[in-house]
Amino acid sequence: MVVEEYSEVARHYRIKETVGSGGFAKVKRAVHLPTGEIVAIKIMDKAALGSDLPRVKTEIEAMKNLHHHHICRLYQVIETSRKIFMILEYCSGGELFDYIVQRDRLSEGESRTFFRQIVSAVAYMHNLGYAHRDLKPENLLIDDEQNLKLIDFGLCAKPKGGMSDHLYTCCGSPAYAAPELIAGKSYMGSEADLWSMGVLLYALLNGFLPFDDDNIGMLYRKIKAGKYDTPDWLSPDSLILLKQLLQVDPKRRITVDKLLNHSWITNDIGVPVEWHSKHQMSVLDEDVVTEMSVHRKVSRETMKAELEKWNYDYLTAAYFLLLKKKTSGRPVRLQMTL
Ligand SMILES: COc1cc(O)cc(Nc2ccc(C(=O)Nc3ccccc3)c(OCCC[NH3+])c2)c1
Repeated sequence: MVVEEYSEVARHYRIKETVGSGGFAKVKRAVHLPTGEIVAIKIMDKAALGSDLPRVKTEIEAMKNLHHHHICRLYQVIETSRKIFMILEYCSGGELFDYIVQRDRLSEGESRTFFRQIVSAVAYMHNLGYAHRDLKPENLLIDDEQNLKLIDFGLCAKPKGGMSDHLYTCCGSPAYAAPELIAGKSYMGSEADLWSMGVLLYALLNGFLPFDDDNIGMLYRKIKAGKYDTPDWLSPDSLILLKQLLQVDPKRRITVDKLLNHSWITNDIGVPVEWHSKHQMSVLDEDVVTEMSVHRKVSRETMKAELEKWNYDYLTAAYFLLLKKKTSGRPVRLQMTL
């Protein structure tokens, strides 16, 4: 539903400083007043979006189906005459990109911990028929429990005919883009994601990119050649995995299902990556329903029926944020009128 300027947002949120701004969006930290929880609000100007508006709608629809502990959660969408607000999970640790830069490079063990979380999120997406298509350290944020959260699904695609359908739009960031994508050929989103994961793993282990050049033409040539330096700190197992991910021929490239129990992935940990979501949406949390129905002075059945519509309105936001309070061990309490 479309409401007037900022009214709906100001009613439930206290907007604070900007934590990021890109193309046609600005992301600000905010407080969800009824629960006191911190959120991130992505603010987009519909006029500035222009022909990109459908991409935002695609992302919002995708986010409503993607519920995973390593994917940043969408809590609420508010549309006014001029703006779209996406109320999102706040990731206090900032970007994985900055985390790597601050440490030069990560140890194999720490790279493995993070990479397993990325594999979990991507396997979940691919098994639901989605491809992200813009995987890079800037789109992986760290939360207050050192967990990675995948963000920015503006380019994610769910081809009509499922994952076998070929995609054409050339998108994402050049340094992470697969050879077939920059060659302008039709490509599989899932295969392109696996290439980007190879670039990501290389960046984790080395602190710099496998293919880099200030000249875009040179960069494209390096990507298509698929040749990269192998510093002497890389273990033989790391080299094997990088080779399987950074395969120029997408048909020879490893798939995410093969990654789940890959020897480098299970090294020192012993168990394969669990990709199923820890969030389950089918059963509503009883404590949260109780707090909300008492607070709203309606029966539990009425509150459950309202919540099960998953309108991504103020009720959905209150539900998710109360649930987050509960899982973080804080009291499941609403502080003010919803
Ligand atoms: C589904 O998740 C999405 C979708 C989307 O389109 C955009 C975002 N963007 C976000 C979400 C959260 C943050 C955030 O919490 N940032 C942050 C917090 C504390 C310190 C530093 C950063 C966000 O940050 C924007 C800058 C990251 N490049 C973007 C999530």
